[in-house]
Amino acid sequence: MSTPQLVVHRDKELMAQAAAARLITRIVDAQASTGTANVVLTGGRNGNGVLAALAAAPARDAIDWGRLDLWWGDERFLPEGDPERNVTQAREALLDSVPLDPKRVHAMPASDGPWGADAEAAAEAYAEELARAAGPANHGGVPTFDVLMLGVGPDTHVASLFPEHPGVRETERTVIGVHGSPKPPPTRISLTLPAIRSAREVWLLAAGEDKANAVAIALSGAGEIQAPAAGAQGRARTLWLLDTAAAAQLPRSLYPPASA
Ligand SMILES: O=C1O[C@H](COP(=O)(O)O)[C@@H](O)[C@H](O)[C@H]1O
Repeated sequence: MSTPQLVVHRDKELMAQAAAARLITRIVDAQASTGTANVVLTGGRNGNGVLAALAAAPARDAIDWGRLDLWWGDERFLPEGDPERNVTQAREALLDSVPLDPKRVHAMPASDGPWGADAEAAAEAYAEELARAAGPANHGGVPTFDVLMLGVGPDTHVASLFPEHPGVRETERTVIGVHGSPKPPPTRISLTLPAIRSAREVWLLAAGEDKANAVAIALSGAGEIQAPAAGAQGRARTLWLLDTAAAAQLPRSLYPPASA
């Protein structure tokens, strides 16, 4: 696993724009070398901010949108089209304005889909979809995620893996149903830490003072059960993309040299 690297931007708008620029480059590079790119999206304010910044970036046209596979790190298990679903918010922020191949937009199931309110069956179906996309070189049952983005919650949760909750202890499955989530809605679907850690690059997004404590805890040696963000690492790179407010409680020893 890779050692976390930190980049601190002036404010959340600049952080979103810089992350969007970085994402464009990463997708274009992956498409140039393998013909396609696999990106895992996150919900939440910062994830949606990056998508909105990407929608507004002229360089977005450098991406071959028809050769991009989009996956989700987690989903709020609600009916299709619910405004609280992560995919609904992503469509509004970006997806409806770019020429994606609908077959490559791998939304997590809704609670009124083929599995009804059975979040476990829905999670299993998503795990199967991931496994079908995995190649022979992918040992973890998921395709190679070029970039997997995660918003960091004020309690250090990532995806729908909450501190001390059963999901954060999962070691076998790639996707799980989450019940009794401390953040509404109570039922969710989430990638697990092993699936997250199979990604080539994991980017953790945190902006705003309400994230400062979570960022400091996760980067100061906390365990992943108490602070799930601490367990989110990419195979090649783990990048924390912050604004100054979210970085405010970091010990000076962790603050990136350029920002000290
Ligand atoms: O509910 C969720 O929250 C987290 C963090 O969201 P934020 O608004 O506090 O940034 C998000 O990463 C996750 O995908 C989402 O389902």
